Amino acid sequence: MSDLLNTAFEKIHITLDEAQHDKLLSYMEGILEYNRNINLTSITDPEEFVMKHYVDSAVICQLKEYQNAEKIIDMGTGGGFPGIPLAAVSPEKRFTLADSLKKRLNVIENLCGRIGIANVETVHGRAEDIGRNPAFRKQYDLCVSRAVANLSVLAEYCLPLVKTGGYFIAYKGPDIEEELGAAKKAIRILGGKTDRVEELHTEMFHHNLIVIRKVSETPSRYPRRAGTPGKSPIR
Ligand SMILES: C[S@@+](CC[C@H](N)C(=O)[O-])C[C@H]1O[C@@H](n2cnc3c(N)ncnc32)[C@H](O)[C@@H]1O
Repeated sequence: MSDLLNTAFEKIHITLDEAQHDKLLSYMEGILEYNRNINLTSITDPEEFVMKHYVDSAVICQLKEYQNAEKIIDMGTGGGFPGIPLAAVSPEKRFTLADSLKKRLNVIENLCGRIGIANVETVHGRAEDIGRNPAFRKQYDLCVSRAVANLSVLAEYCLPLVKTGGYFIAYKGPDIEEELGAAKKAIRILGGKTDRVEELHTEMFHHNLIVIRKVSETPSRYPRRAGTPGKSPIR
């Protein structure tokens, strides 16, 4: 198992120290144990888990926008992805993991307490409400999100949380042209500007990271009421 984690992270140029390695191993074991009773992931094979949850989450460590960020929020974290692998490899950064499902956050909190992942706090709520709360709005250098919504909806969830000059990075699959085109207006209205799309290939996945810079304040009417962004995305 030790080789599995080290070898996988080396593929993305990350050398785990012993503490990071043990935390990641314990977290995976914990998630797989909880997963028997609470639906956290469909991936139960450890090798697949390491590639699709850990390596996939940690790919952004190569990006300067990640390296320069101190306060990071993961919107719609589910079982802690991408937030937990990032927090484990970057103990100097502070992470907020947000989700609308409290029982998933309880699992994250229990495991972080047990394992000693100390740079993570969780926030329970819908992105639309969290984004209007002054404790979270405009508070982050970087917002990340994976597998939560299409890009125009996601921009409304995530951009309000980012400071002007900060970034929002969306983890997306291989075909994003159409989604990116449809989200162009939303990104602009919400104060964002697409900086670039980073294509990432490994033998297990082909991903696009959409890097959006926040260039101006999000107008105060966004995010709209809970449910509205999903029902009528900005077009
Ligand atoms: C498919 S899961 C993805 C979880 C994780 N990001 C991953 O990649 O494994 C989507 C998560 O987003 C959360 N979610 C969906 N809509 C949300 C919203 N409006 N506000 C907060 N969380 C939301 C769900 O509760 C769920 O845990």
